[in-house]
Amino acid sequence: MILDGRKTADELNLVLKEKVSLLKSKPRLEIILVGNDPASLSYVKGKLSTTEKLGMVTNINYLDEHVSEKEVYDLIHSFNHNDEVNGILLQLPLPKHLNSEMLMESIDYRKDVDGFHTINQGLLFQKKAGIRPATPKGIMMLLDHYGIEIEGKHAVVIGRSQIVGAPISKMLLDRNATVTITHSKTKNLAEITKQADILIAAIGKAKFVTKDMVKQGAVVIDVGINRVDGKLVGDVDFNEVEPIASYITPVPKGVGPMTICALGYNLYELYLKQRGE
Ligand SMILES: Nc1nc(=O)c2c([nH]1)NC[C@@H]1CN(c3ccc(C(=O)N[C@@H](CCC(=O)O)C(=O)O)cc3)C=[N+]21
Repeated sequence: MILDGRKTADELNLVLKEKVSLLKSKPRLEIILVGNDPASLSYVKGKLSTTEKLGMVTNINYLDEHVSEKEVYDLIHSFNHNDEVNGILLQLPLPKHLNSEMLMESIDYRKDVDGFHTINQGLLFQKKAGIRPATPKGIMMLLDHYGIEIEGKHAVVIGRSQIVGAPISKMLLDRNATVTITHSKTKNLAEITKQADILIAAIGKAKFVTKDMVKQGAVVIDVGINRVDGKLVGDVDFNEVEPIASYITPVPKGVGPMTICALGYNLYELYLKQRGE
């Protein structure tokens, strides 16, 4: 069965829209986009149209690819101190001359819609309330929407990035899954992934997961967004794996729309916290 991220996001967005309509003002997100990478542009435009439909405001700050670090820093600083700004998103990746770690850390964690700030990652690590990274949060919302059981299941995560692999592992663990994290140095990868009841593919390599790596009846979540000959391809060989999976996310219309949906929920949460609601 296909886990339809687009349809689920639409439904959850409707719920969010209702909540947003009850607020005194519109939550506002500032996106900082450096350079003109076409993939980043298209993603940011998706975000823009979604938030507008939800009754929230998104401003995109287009910066030249040669912008100085200080200019980006100063812009973030001004948003940190502007009470009308509820969320700040610094679109990654940044050009090499900019220190993305330093710039991400300069975002006030109370406006960190991505949940990438050290404080938010620490709150996740300590199982305390905080903003969760959008992609893992979107995946959890998708699993829950379809009523997929997590407790006691063996979840295998391929990839250990700070953005997806590490936080999704912790979030699954906190829901009482038994979690195995695998990565580029893992030996006998297929032997491990074949044990997964829930398999999360977050490698960044097109069609990396083939059917010999998947157990019959597994739930397969494909986090990959790879562009091959102008087409979007996931980290999972969908045609091969779909027949043996009990549930599987497609690319596009799987995890991508859920990420954007989770960002909307994060912005709403930030707004409430900032207003002391
Ligand atoms: N600070 C930051 N936060 C991010 O959340 C972030 C980022 N930087 N940098 C880039 C990645 C990528 N990302 C996507 C989200 C949704 C889709 C999405 O909705 N994709 C559609 C297809 C869109 C298309 O056709 O291009 C889908 O999968 O159906 C894609 C990519 C968020 N990112």
